[in-house]
Amino acid sequence: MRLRLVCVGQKMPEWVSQGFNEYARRMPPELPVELVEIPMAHRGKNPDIPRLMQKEADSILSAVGPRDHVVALEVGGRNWSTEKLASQLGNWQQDGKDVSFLVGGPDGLADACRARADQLWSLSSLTLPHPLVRILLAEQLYRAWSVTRNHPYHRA
Ligand SMILES: C[S@@+](CC[C@H](N)C(=O)[O-])C[C@H]1O[C@@H](n2cnc3c(N)ncnc32)[C@H](O)[C@@H]1O
Repeated sequence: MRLRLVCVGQKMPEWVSQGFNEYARRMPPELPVELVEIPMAHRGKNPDIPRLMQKEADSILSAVGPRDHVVALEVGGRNWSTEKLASQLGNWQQDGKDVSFLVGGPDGLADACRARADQLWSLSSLTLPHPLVRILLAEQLYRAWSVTRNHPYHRA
């Protein structure tokens, strides 16, 4: 089973790639975290934001497998504790489907992404910058895995 982070934004600064890679490389071989970077639609002068968000959504959704369990990252989604995330991870592993996590760009995710999602997950009630979200996501998935294995990384 794969955990696929489908994130708007390419060519991130080095600290973002380093942060993401630091946690992604800790995952066990049977539970890899993969990053799919979606190009951000160009926002020129007077951008048509809904159209650009839909363009990003088309690319996001084409990166998602037809059988994937889909979790959209949304400020207004459900708040999960580490223990809840660990138990979700156990359920997803039992289902055997790949899980795709969708992270929007500066204007967020289009409705089409929310419509495809099986779950909406909020990391915080703060709006976070999208480059930081992929790092947090990788760390939280590693932490959740460590809980499922009684690995000493997570201390409750
Ligand atoms: C800068 S935010 C977009 C802000 C946009 N105004 C909105 O309302 O979605 C970029 C992306 O990061 C993710 N994100 C930001 N803060 C988040 C949070 N607290 N919880 C979950 N995802 C978050 C979401 O996927 C969002 O689409």
